[in-house]
Amino acid sequence: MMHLENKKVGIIGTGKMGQSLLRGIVRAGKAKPANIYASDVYEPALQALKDELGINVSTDNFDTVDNSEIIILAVKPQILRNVLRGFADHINENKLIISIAAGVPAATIEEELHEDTRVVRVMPNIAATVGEAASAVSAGKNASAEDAEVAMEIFSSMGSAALVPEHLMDAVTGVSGSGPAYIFPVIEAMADGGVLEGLDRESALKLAAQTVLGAAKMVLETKKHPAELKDMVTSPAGTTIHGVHALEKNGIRAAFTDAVMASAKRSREMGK
Ligand SMILES: NC(=O)C1=CN([C@@H]2O[C@H](COP(=O)(O)OP(=O)(O)OC[C@H]3O[C@@H](n4cnc5c(N)ncnc54)[C@H](O)[C@@H]3O)[C@@H](O)[C@H]2O)C=CC1
Ligand SMILES: O=C(O)[C@@H]1CCC=N1
Repeated sequence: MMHLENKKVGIIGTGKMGQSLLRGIVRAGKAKPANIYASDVYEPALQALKDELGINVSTDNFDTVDNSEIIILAVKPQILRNVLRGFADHINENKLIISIAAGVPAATIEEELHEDTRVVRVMPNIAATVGEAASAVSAGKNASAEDAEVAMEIFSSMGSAALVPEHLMDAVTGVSGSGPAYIFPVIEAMADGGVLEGLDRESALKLAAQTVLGAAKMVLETKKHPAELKDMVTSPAGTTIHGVHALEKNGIRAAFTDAVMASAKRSREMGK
């Protein structure tokens, strides 16, 4: 697992995810800051990143492309084709492209570059910022097993990563790519309930967030079915079953399943 040592890594687009990935890579020591290149059209953010991480920055994407062996595309899906225009002459078989753009098939990127470009798609999530992303990786038609491993190495350094076939990327986007945004309002709303019942906001938020973290950890570590874990909390005629009943009356399961389906549907639309 040392595929990345001394490799030059570039990131195009240093917005929310680009920055999250840069911090993740530097923090995990996956690449030396001197070997990391980042570019964006927005200069102030670049300078701040250079000061914070000691990486190379530029407003010219070609600096990133020409200097890097691994190039991570972290711009919005809607502008990806435009950004790639003009790249083809700068890409050769020694370069690996990793795209995190939602919905955009590897084939679209190959089309814009060369048919034989090595492309790996990854769907991470914003929790890469704190080293707890859930990422899925799928290899494009020209990517080798080692290319997929490189992506696995990068993304498992900032959370968990799993290989999936590309046709499941929309489903992954629905569950974990978009997922943090389903849970933030849940935490806020639980805290609201606490405030309503008399807790101060700070304590209520802390209790709610730690509760979500703890529940997630129990699912991952005990490997018990979530229903069994729920049953461990619900005493007969106790407090919890009253809370669970209120959630079920409000359609919590359908609400979350619908959210995953709506996001996956949008991901499919964006890929067209
Ligand atoms: N935000 C999230 O939670 C997640 C986002 N993604 C994907 O990551 C990608 C980036 O999303 P965000 O970081 O949220 O967006 P963002 O809008 O925060 O960042 C995009 C960045 O691209 C820059 N940019 C625009 N035109 C450019 C150009 N021609 N050359 C270089 N940089 C340019 C913008 O200035 C901006 O800093 C998207 O494709 C999205 O689908 C994937 C997983 C999670
Ligand atoms: O909302 C979006 O399109 C991106 C992709 C996954 C999370 N954010």
